[in-house]
Amino acid sequence: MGWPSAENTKLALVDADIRYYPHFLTASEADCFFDRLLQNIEWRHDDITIFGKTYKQPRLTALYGNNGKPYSYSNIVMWPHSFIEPLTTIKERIEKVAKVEFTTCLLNLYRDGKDSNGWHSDDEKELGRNPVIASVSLGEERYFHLRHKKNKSLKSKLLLQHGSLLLMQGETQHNWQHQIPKTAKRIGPRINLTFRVIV
Ligand SMILES: O=C(O)CCC(=O)C(=O)O
Ligand SMILES: [Fe+2]
Repeated sequence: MGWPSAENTKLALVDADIRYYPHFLTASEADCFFDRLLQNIEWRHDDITIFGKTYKQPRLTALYGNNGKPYSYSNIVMWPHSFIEPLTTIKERIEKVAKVEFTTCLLNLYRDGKDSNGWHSDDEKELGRNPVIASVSLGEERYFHLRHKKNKSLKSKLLLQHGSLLLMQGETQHNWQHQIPKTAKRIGPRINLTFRVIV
């Protein structure tokens, strides 16, 4: 079963500070959190409008927070629910390694390989300059792609494991975009939690 571990690697990328903690949660903790979140989170399926055309978002989402502040992106305004367990427990675990007090958690549920998250940076103005974003992965492993905004030849990808933590900070969002691409593989659901500070 193993122990949770704060062992991490810093990705060798210019203009970024990204650390990957593959065993942030044990497999049994991650299994338990996955089941509870799948059941108890108020998942929603929003429409997004891009260039005047409306689509269903290719995943389910939810927003939880402790300061009542909304989060806006792709023409959506999300208002937070108050934190519930196990989000509070996971938040406290992450705050010990990130050394940041988070206000908000945006959750994504990728139901299968057809669900995805397109190229973007987490650079909304309510996140402030050089935001710290702590991203926990539960369930099916998915690839996380990165590309440099100016130098298009710079790119990277990593497989986000069940129970892992990816910490993005410093100038990362300013210089890089990320995505979770679709996959043709027949796979199960994945839950992603991104803890943020909304000012
Ligand atoms: O699912 C992931 O790992 C990434 C989610 C993400 O980039 C976001 O919600 O901003
Ligand atoms: Fe993101």
